[in-house]
Amino acid sequence: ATGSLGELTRGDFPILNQEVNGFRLVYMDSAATSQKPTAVLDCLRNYYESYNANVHRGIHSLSARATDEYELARKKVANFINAPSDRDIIFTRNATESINLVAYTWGIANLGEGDEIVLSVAEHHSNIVPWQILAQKTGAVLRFIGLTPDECLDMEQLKETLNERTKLVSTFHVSNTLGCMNPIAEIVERAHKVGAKVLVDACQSVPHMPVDVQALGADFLVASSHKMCGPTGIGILYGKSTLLNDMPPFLGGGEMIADVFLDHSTYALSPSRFEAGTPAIGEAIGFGAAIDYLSNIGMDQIHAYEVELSKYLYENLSKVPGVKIYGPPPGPKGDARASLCAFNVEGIHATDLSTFLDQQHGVAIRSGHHCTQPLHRHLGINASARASAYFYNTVDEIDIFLKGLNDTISFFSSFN
Ligand SMILES: Cc1ncc(COP(=O)(O)O)c(CNc2co[nH]c2=O)c1O
Repeated sequence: ATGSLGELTRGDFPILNQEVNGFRLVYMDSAATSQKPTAVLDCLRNYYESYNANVHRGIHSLSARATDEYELARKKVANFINAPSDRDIIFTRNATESINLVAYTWGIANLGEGDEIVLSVAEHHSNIVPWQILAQKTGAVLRFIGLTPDECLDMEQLKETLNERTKLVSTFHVSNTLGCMNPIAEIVERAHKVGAKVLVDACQSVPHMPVDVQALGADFLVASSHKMCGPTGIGILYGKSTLLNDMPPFLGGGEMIADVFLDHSTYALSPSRFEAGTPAIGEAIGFGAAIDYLSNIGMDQIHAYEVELSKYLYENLSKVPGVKIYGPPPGPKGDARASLCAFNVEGIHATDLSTFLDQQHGVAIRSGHHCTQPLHRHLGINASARASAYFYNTVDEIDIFLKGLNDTISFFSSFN
Protein backbone atom coordinates (compact mmCIF):
# COMPACT_ATOMS: atom_id res chain seq x y z
CA ALA A 1 0.00 0.00 0.00
CA THR A 2 1.28 3.49 -0.69
CA GLY A 3 2.67 5.17 2.39
CA SER A 4 3.29 1.84 4.14
CA LEU A 5 6.49 1.56 6.18
CA GLY A 6 7.87 -0.69 3.47
CA GLU A 7 7.13 1.88 0.76
CA LEU A 8 8.56 4.69 2.90
CA THR A 9 11.82 2.90 3.77
CA ARG A 10 12.73 0.66 0.83
CA GLY A 11 14.45 3.58 -0.93
CA ASP A 12 16.93 3.68 1.96
CA PHE A 13 18.29 0.27 0.85
CA PRO A 14 20.26 0.58 -2.42
CA ILE A 15 20.56 -3.20 -2.79
CA LEU A 16 16.80 -3.55 -3.16
CA ASN A 17 16.82 -1.40 -6.29
CA GLN A 18 18.08 -4.06 -8.69
CA GLU A 19 16.93 -6.83 -10.93
CA VAL A 20 17.95 -10.45 -10.59
CA ASN A 21 17.47 -12.82 -13.53
CA GLY A 22 15.54 -10.10 -15.33
CA PHE A 23 13.06 -9.52 -12.51
CA ARG A 24 12.92 -6.83 -9.83
CA LEU A 25 14.52 -8.31 -6.70
CA VAL A 26 12.05 -9.34 -4.01
CA TYR A 27 14.23 -10.07 -0.98
CA MET A 28 12.44 -12.27 1.52
CA ASP A 29 15.36 -13.81 3.41
CA SER A 30 15.91 -11.19 6.13
CA ALA A 31 15.78 -13.83 8.89
CA ALA A 32 19.11 -15.06 7.44
CA THR A 33 20.56 -11.56 7.13
CA SER A 34 18.98 -8.14 6.70
CA GLN A 35 19.87 -5.52 4.12
CA LYS A 36 21.75 -2.30 5.01
CA PRO A 37 20.45 1.27 4.68
CA THR A 38 22.53 4.07 3.15
CA ALA A 39 22.97 5.56 6.64
CA VAL A 40 24.96 2.48 7.70
CA LEU A 41 26.93 2.31 4.45
CA ASP A 42 27.81 6.02 4.70
CA CYS A 43 28.85 5.56 8.34
CA LEU A 44 31.25 2.75 7.44
CA ARG A 45 32.74 4.72 4.56
CA ASN A 46 33.12 7.84 6.71
CA TYR A 47 34.87 5.86 9.43
CA TYR A 48 37.45 4.40 7.03
CA GLU A 49 37.83 7.68 5.16
CA SER A 50 38.03 10.01 8.14
CA TYR A 51 38.97 8.52 11.50
CA ASN A 52 40.05 4.92 11.22
CA ALA A 53 42.49 4.25 14.07
CA ASN A 54 43.00 1.66 16.77
CA VAL A 55 40.96 2.15 19.90
CA HIS A 56 41.56 2.58 23.62
CA ARG A 57 45.34 2.95 23.59
CA GLY A 58 46.15 5.65 21.03
CA ILE A 59 46.81 9.16 22.29
CA HIS A 60 46.34 10.93 18.95
CA SER A 61 43.13 12.57 17.72
CA LEU A 62 42.02 9.88 15.27
CA SER A 63 42.34 7.21 17.94
CA ALA A 64 40.43 9.37 20.42
CA ARG A 65 37.57 9.82 17.94
CA ALA A 66 37.52 6.14 16.97
CA THR A 67 37.44 5.22 20.66
CA ASP A 68 34.62 7.65 21.40
CA GLU A 69 32.54 6.36 18.48
CA TYR A 70 33.23 2.72 19.38
CA GLU A 71 32.17 3.25 22.99
CA LEU A 72 29.19 5.36 21.86
CA ALA A 73 28.05 2.36 19.78
CA ARG A 74 28.17 0.26 22.93
CA LYS A 75 26.03 2.83 24.75
CA LYS A 76 23.53 2.76 21.85
CA VAL A 77 23.24 -1.02 22.13
CA ALA A 78 22.79 -0.81 25.91
CA ASN A 79 20.06 1.81 25.51
CA PHE A 80 18.38 -0.12 22.67
CA ILE A 81 17.80 -3.20 24.85
CA ASN A 82 17.49 -1.22 28.11
CA ALA A 83 20.56 -2.76 29.72
CA PRO A 84 21.41 -1.20 33.10
CA SER A 85 24.86 -0.16 31.87
CA ASP A 86 26.96 -0.16 28.69
CA ARG A 87 29.49 -2.16 30.77
CA ASP A 88 27.04 -5.06 30.45
CA ILE A 89 27.39 -5.13 26.65
CA ILE A 90 30.20 -7.19 25.09
CA PHE A 91 30.93 -6.94 21.37
CA THR A 92 31.52 -10.31 19.72
CA ARG A 93 31.68 -11.45 16.10
CA ASN A 94 28.07 -12.66 16.10
CA ALA A 95 25.43 -14.30 18.27
CA THR A 96 27.10 -17.67 17.78
CA GLU A 97 30.32 -16.38 19.36
CA SER A 98 28.29 -14.75 22.12
CA ILE A 99 26.76 -18.10 23.08
CA ASN A 100 30.15 -19.81 22.87
CA LEU A 101 31.62 -17.11 25.10
CA VAL A 102 29.09 -17.95 27.82
CA ALA A 103 29.64 -21.69 27.40
CA TYR A 104 33.44 -21.46 27.59
CA THR A 105 33.56 -19.04 30.54
CA TRP A 106 30.47 -19.13 32.75
CA GLY A 107 29.69 -22.69 31.64
CA ILE A 108 33.06 -24.26 32.38
CA ALA A 109 33.37 -22.33 35.65
CA ASN A 110 29.91 -23.24 36.94
CA LEU A 111 28.81 -26.59 35.49
CA GLY A 112 29.83 -30.06 36.60
CA GLU A 113 28.82 -33.71 36.46
CA GLY A 114 25.07 -34.17 36.29
CA ASP A 115 24.21 -30.48 36.14
CA GLU A 116 21.45 -29.84 33.63
CA ILE A 117 21.16 -27.43 30.72
CA VAL A 118 17.63 -27.06 29.36
CA LEU A 119 17.15 -26.29 25.66
CA SER A 120 14.27 -26.75 23.24
CA VAL A 121 14.15 -28.97 20.15
CA ALA A 122 13.63 -25.77 18.12
CA GLU A 123 16.94 -24.11 18.95
CA HIS A 124 19.31 -22.88 16.26
CA HIS A 125 22.50 -24.98 16.00
CA SER A 126 24.34 -22.01 17.55
CA ASN A 127 22.31 -22.65 20.70
CA ILE A 128 22.76 -26.41 20.72
CA VAL A 129 26.31 -27.30 19.63
CA PRO A 130 28.19 -25.10 22.14
CA TRP A 131 26.20 -26.75 24.95
CA GLN A 132 26.93 -30.23 23.56
CA ILE A 133 30.65 -29.39 23.62
CA LEU A 134 30.33 -27.98 27.14
CA ALA A 135 28.47 -31.11 28.30
CA GLN A 136 31.25 -33.30 26.90
CA LYS A 137 33.83 -31.25 28.80
CA THR A 138 31.99 -31.00 32.12
CA GLY A 139 29.70 -34.01 32.37
CA ALA A 140 26.68 -31.73 32.33
CA VAL A 141 23.48 -33.12 30.80
CA LEU A 142 21.33 -31.54 28.09
CA ARG A 143 17.53 -31.74 28.43
CA PHE A 144 15.35 -30.84 25.44
CA ILE A 145 11.83 -29.44 25.70
CA GLY A 146 9.40 -30.45 22.94
CA LEU A 147 6.57 -28.62 21.21
CA THR A 148 2.83 -28.31 21.76
CA PRO A 149 0.44 -29.52 19.04
CA ASP A 150 0.43 -26.00 17.55
CA GLU A 151 4.23 -26.13 17.40
CA CYS A 152 5.21 -23.75 20.18
CA LEU A 153 7.45 -24.47 23.18
CA ASP A 154 5.73 -26.92 25.56
CA MET A 155 5.70 -24.89 28.77
CA GLU A 156 4.14 -27.75 30.76
CA GLN A 157 7.09 -29.95 29.82
CA LEU A 158 9.46 -27.10 30.77
CA LYS A 159 7.86 -26.82 34.21
CA GLU A 160 8.21 -30.59 34.73
CA THR A 161 11.84 -30.57 33.58
CA LEU A 162 13.11 -27.75 35.79
CA ASN A 163 14.66 -29.06 39.03
CA GLU A 164 17.44 -28.29 41.50
CA ARG A 165 20.01 -29.70 39.05
CA THR A 166 18.98 -27.24 36.33
CA LYS A 167 21.77 -24.68 36.06
CA LEU A 168 20.91 -23.00 32.74
CA VAL A 169 17.92 -22.57 30.46
CA SER A 170 18.98 -21.36 26.99
CA THR A 171 16.28 -20.74 24.44
CA PHE A 172 15.03 -18.53 21.63
CA HIS A 173 12.94 -15.41 22.10
CA VAL A 174 11.52 -15.85 18.58
CA SER A 175 12.10 -18.99 16.53
CA ASN A 176 13.83 -18.56 13.13
CA THR A 177 11.75 -21.45 11.79
CA LEU A 178 8.46 -21.62 13.70
CA GLY A 179 8.06 -17.86 14.03
CA CYS A 180 6.62 -18.36 17.53
CA MET A 181 7.62 -16.25 20.53
CA ASN A 182 8.62 -17.78 23.86
CA PRO A 183 7.19 -16.34 27.13
CA ILE A 184 10.68 -15.37 28.29
CA ALA A 185 9.66 -13.45 31.43
CA GLU A 186 7.76 -16.54 32.66
CA ILE A 187 10.63 -18.86 31.71
CA VAL A 188 13.06 -16.63 33.64
CA GLU A 189 10.79 -16.56 36.69
CA ARG A 190 10.48 -20.36 36.74
CA ALA A 191 14.19 -20.91 36.07
CA HIS A 192 15.25 -18.50 38.81
CA LYS A 193 13.00 -20.35 41.29
CA VAL A 194 15.22 -23.44 40.93
CA GLY A 195 18.40 -21.33 40.90
CA ALA A 196 19.03 -21.60 37.15
CA LYS A 197 20.30 -18.83 34.89
CA VAL A 198 18.66 -17.99 31.55
CA LEU A 199 20.30 -17.14 28.23
CA VAL A 200 17.95 -15.64 25.65
CA ASP A 201 18.74 -16.12 21.98
CA ALA A 202 17.23 -12.86 20.73
CA CYS A 203 18.56 -12.94 17.16
CA GLN A 204 15.03 -12.91 15.72
CA SER A 205 13.45 -10.54 18.24
CA VAL A 206 15.85 -7.61 18.84
CA PRO A 207 15.69 -6.61 15.13
CA HIS A 208 11.91 -6.75 15.04
CA MET A 209 10.39 -5.47 18.27
CA PRO A 210 11.21 -3.57 21.44
CA VAL A 211 13.28 -5.84 23.74
CA ASP A 212 13.87 -4.88 27.37
CA VAL A 213 16.41 -7.16 29.02
CA GLN A 214 15.52 -5.89 32.49
CA ALA A 215 11.79 -6.53 31.96
CA LEU A 216 12.62 -10.01 30.63
CA GLY A 217 14.96 -10.63 33.59
CA ALA A 218 17.46 -12.39 31.29
CA ASP A 219 20.84 -13.25 32.76
CA PHE A 220 22.38 -13.36 29.28
CA LEU A 221 21.01 -12.24 25.93
CA VAL A 222 22.59 -12.49 22.46
CA ALA A 223 21.92 -10.80 19.11
CA SER A 224 23.66 -10.11 15.80
CA SER A 225 24.11 -6.79 14.03
CA HIS A 226 23.71 -8.28 10.54
CA LYS A 227 20.09 -9.24 11.25
CA MET A 228 19.15 -5.69 12.17
CA CYS A 229 20.43 -3.50 9.31
CA GLY A 230 23.99 -3.51 10.67
CA PRO A 231 27.25 -4.90 9.30
CA THR A 232 28.28 -8.54 9.55
CA GLY A 233 31.14 -9.45 11.90
CA ILE A 234 29.70 -7.82 15.00
CA GLY A 235 27.30 -9.22 17.57
CA ILE A 236 26.54 -8.68 21.22
CA LEU A 237 26.39 -10.53 24.47
CA TYR A 238 24.41 -8.85 27.24
CA GLY A 239 25.12 -10.20 30.70
CA LYS A 240 24.20 -9.16 34.23
CA SER A 241 27.25 -7.32 35.53
CA THR A 242 27.49 -9.53 38.62
CA LEU A 243 27.86 -12.55 36.31
CA LEU A 244 30.23 -10.96 33.79
CA ASN A 245 32.75 -9.73 36.35
CA ASP A 246 32.74 -13.15 38.00
CA MET A 247 33.50 -14.97 34.72
CA PRO A 248 37.01 -15.96 33.60
CA PRO A 249 38.22 -14.50 30.28
CA PHE A 250 37.22 -16.09 26.97
CA LEU A 251 40.22 -15.17 24.77
CA GLY A 252 43.59 -13.95 26.03
CA GLY A 253 45.49 -11.05 24.50
CA GLY A 254 45.74 -7.28 24.45
CA GLU A 255 42.92 -5.09 25.79
CA MET A 256 41.52 -7.75 28.14
CA ILE A 257 44.32 -7.40 30.72
CA ALA A 258 45.09 -5.10 33.62
CA ASP A 259 48.75 -6.16 33.96
CA VAL A 260 50.85 -8.87 32.31
CA PHE A 261 53.75 -10.60 34.04
CA LEU A 262 55.80 -13.50 32.72
CA ASP A 263 54.11 -16.01 34.96
CA HIS A 264 50.59 -14.57 35.16
CA SER A 265 48.33 -11.71 34.19
CA THR A 266 45.53 -9.80 35.84
CA TYR A 267 42.41 -9.05 33.87
CA ALA A 268 40.34 -6.00 33.03
CA LEU A 269 36.71 -5.76 34.07
CA SER A 270 33.84 -6.39 31.66
CA PRO A 271 33.44 -5.58 28.82
CA SER A 272 37.20 -5.28 28.09
CA ARG A 273 37.87 -8.64 29.77
CA PHE A 274 35.97 -10.31 26.92
CA GLU A 275 37.21 -8.18 24.01
CA ALA A 276 40.75 -9.41 23.34
CA GLY A 277 42.76 -7.83 20.53
CA THR A 278 41.70 -5.20 18.03
CA PRO A 279 37.91 -5.23 17.83
CA ALA A 280 35.70 -4.85 14.77
CA ILE A 281 35.81 -1.07 15.18
CA GLY A 282 34.14 0.02 11.95
CA GLU A 283 31.51 -2.68 12.24
CA ALA A 284 30.63 -1.68 15.81
CA ILE A 285 30.27 1.96 14.75
CA GLY A 286 28.17 0.83 11.77
CA PHE A 287 26.05 -1.24 14.17
CA GLY A 288 25.49 1.96 16.16
CA ALA A 289 24.34 3.69 12.96
CA ALA A 290 21.90 0.80 12.34
CA ILE A 291 20.49 1.25 15.84
CA ASP A 292 20.08 4.98 15.19
CA TYR A 293 18.27 4.17 11.93
CA LEU A 294 15.91 1.65 13.57
CA SER A 295 15.30 3.94 16.55
CA ASN A 296 14.42 6.84 14.27
CA ILE A 297 11.69 4.69 12.73
CA GLY A 298 10.73 3.27 16.14
CA MET A 299 10.68 -0.39 17.14
CA ASP A 300 6.99 -0.16 18.05
CA GLN A 301 6.25 1.03 14.51
CA ILE A 302 8.47 -1.68 13.00
CA HIS A 303 6.79 -4.38 15.10
CA ALA A 304 3.27 -3.13 14.34
CA TYR A 305 4.00 -3.11 10.60
CA GLU A 306 5.58 -6.56 10.71
CA VAL A 307 2.56 -7.93 12.58
CA GLU A 308 0.50 -6.86 9.55
CA LEU A 309 3.01 -8.38 7.11
CA SER A 310 3.06 -11.56 9.19
CA LYS A 311 -0.71 -11.95 9.16
CA TYR A 312 -0.91 -11.21 5.42
CA LEU A 313 1.91 -13.63 4.62
CA TYR A 314 0.56 -16.43 6.83
CA GLU A 315 -3.12 -16.08 5.83
CA ASN A 316 -2.42 -15.97 2.08
CA LEU A 317 0.32 -18.59 2.08
CA SER A 318 -1.91 -20.99 4.02
CA LYS A 319 -4.51 -20.71 1.21
CA VAL A 320 -2.09 -22.04 -1.43
CA PRO A 321 -3.06 -25.67 -2.22
CA GLY A 322 -0.64 -28.23 -0.79
CA VAL A 323 1.15 -25.77 1.50
CA LYS A 324 1.98 -26.73 5.09
CA ILE A 325 3.28 -23.88 7.27
CA TYR A 326 5.24 -24.77 10.44
CA GLY A 327 4.63 -22.99 13.72
CA PRO A 328 1.48 -21.39 15.14
CA PRO A 329 -0.94 -19.13 13.24
CA PRO A 330 -0.73 -15.41 14.12
CA GLY A 331 -2.40 -14.81 17.48
CA PRO A 332 -5.64 -12.83 17.88
CA LYS A 333 -3.56 -9.66 17.97
CA GLY A 334 -1.16 -11.18 15.42
CA ASP A 335 1.84 -10.31 17.57
CA ALA A 336 2.66 -13.89 18.55
CA ARG A 337 4.21 -14.73 15.20
CA ALA A 338 7.22 -13.19 13.48
CA SER A 339 6.96 -12.12 9.82
CA LEU A 340 8.47 -15.40 8.63
CA CYS A 341 6.97 -18.65 7.40
CA ALA A 342 8.81 -21.93 7.03
CA PHE A 343 6.73 -24.19 4.82
CA ASN A 344 6.61 -27.09 2.43
CA VAL A 345 4.52 -27.77 -0.66
CA GLU A 346 3.33 -31.33 -1.08
CA GLY A 347 5.30 -33.14 -3.77
CA ILE A 348 7.86 -30.36 -4.41
CA HIS A 349 11.24 -30.15 -2.68
CA ALA A 350 11.93 -26.85 -0.90
CA THR A 351 15.12 -26.34 -2.88
CA ASP A 352 13.25 -26.71 -6.17
CA LEU A 353 10.77 -24.10 -4.95
CA SER A 354 13.41 -21.57 -3.92
CA THR A 355 15.48 -22.12 -7.07
CA PHE A 356 12.47 -21.63 -9.34
CA LEU A 357 11.36 -18.54 -7.40
CA ASP A 358 14.85 -17.04 -7.76
CA GLN A 359 15.37 -17.96 -11.40
CA GLN A 360 11.87 -17.33 -12.73
CA HIS A 361 10.58 -14.59 -10.43
CA GLY A 362 13.55 -12.80 -8.78
CA VAL A 363 12.23 -13.79 -5.36
CA ALA A 364 14.88 -14.61 -2.71
CA ILE A 365 13.73 -17.05 -0.04
CA ARG A 366 15.66 -19.72 1.87
CA SER A 367 15.48 -23.51 1.68
CA GLY A 368 17.17 -26.17 3.76
CA HIS A 369 17.10 -26.74 7.49
CA HIS A 370 17.78 -23.12 8.63
CA CYS A 371 20.30 -24.47 11.18
CA THR A 372 17.47 -26.21 13.01
CA GLN A 373 18.02 -29.85 11.96
CA PRO A 374 16.72 -31.31 15.26
CA LEU A 375 13.52 -29.28 14.82
CA HIS A 376 13.11 -30.53 11.25
CA ARG A 377 13.51 -34.12 12.42
CA HIS A 378 11.05 -33.43 15.24
CA LEU A 379 8.58 -32.19 12.58
CA GLY A 380 9.27 -35.28 10.44
CA ILE A 381 10.85 -33.36 7.56
CA ASN A 382 14.42 -32.93 6.32
CA ALA A 383 14.04 -29.50 4.74
CA SER A 384 11.68 -26.57 4.36
CA ALA A 385 11.41 -23.34 2.43
CA ARG A 386 11.29 -20.11 4.39
CA ALA A 387 10.03 -16.68 3.40
CA SER A 388 10.95 -13.94 5.89
CA ALA A 389 9.97 -10.29 5.66
CA TYR A 390 11.38 -7.20 7.35
CA PHE A 391 9.95 -3.66 7.61
CA TYR A 392 11.36 -2.70 4.18
CA ASN A 393 9.18 -5.32 2.48
CA THR A 394 5.69 -4.53 1.20
CA VAL A 395 2.40 -6.36 0.75
CA ASP A 396 2.96 -6.03 -3.01
CA GLU A 397 6.22 -8.00 -2.63
CA ILE A 398 4.41 -10.71 -0.67
CA ASP A 399 1.89 -10.85 -3.54
CA ILE A 400 4.78 -11.31 -6.01
CA PHE A 401 6.14 -14.11 -3.83
CA LEU A 402 2.70 -15.80 -3.66
CA LYS A 403 2.15 -15.49 -7.41
CA GLY A 404 5.61 -16.89 -8.03
CA LEU A 405 4.88 -19.75 -5.66
CA ASN A 406 1.63 -20.59 -7.46
CA ASP A 407 3.46 -20.50 -10.82
CA THR A 408 6.17 -22.72 -9.36
CA ILE A 409 3.60 -25.23 -8.13
CA SER A 410 1.88 -25.21 -11.52
CA PHE A 411 5.21 -25.80 -13.26
CA PHE A 412 6.22 -28.74 -11.08
CA SER A 413 2.70 -30.16 -10.98
CA SER A 414 2.76 -30.44 -14.76
CA PHE A 415 5.37 -33.19 -14.33
CA ASN A 416 3.23 -35.23 -11.92
C1 LIG B 1 17.52 -17.83 16.35
C2 LIG B 1 18.94 -17.71 15.85
N1 LIG B 1 19.96 -17.92 16.72
C3 LIG B 1 21.26 -17.82 16.33
C4 LIG B 1 21.58 -17.49 15.03
C5 LIG B 1 23.04 -17.37 14.65
O1 LIG B 1 23.31 -16.01 14.33
P1 LIG B 1 24.76 -15.64 13.73
O2 LIG B 1 25.76 -16.02 14.76
O3 LIG B 1 24.69 -14.15 13.49
O4 LIG B 1 24.88 -16.43 12.47
C6 LIG B 1 20.56 -17.26 14.10
C7 LIG B 1 20.90 -16.96 12.65
N2 LIG B 1 19.89 -17.47 11.78
C8 LIG B 1 20.09 -17.70 10.48
C9 LIG B 1 21.20 -17.56 9.75
O5 LIG B 1 20.86 -17.92 8.44
N3 LIG B 1 19.56 -18.30 8.38
C10 LIG B 1 19.05 -18.18 9.63
O6 LIG B 1 17.90 -18.45 9.98
C11 LIG B 1 19.21 -17.37 14.51
O7 LIG B 1 18.19 -17.15 13.66
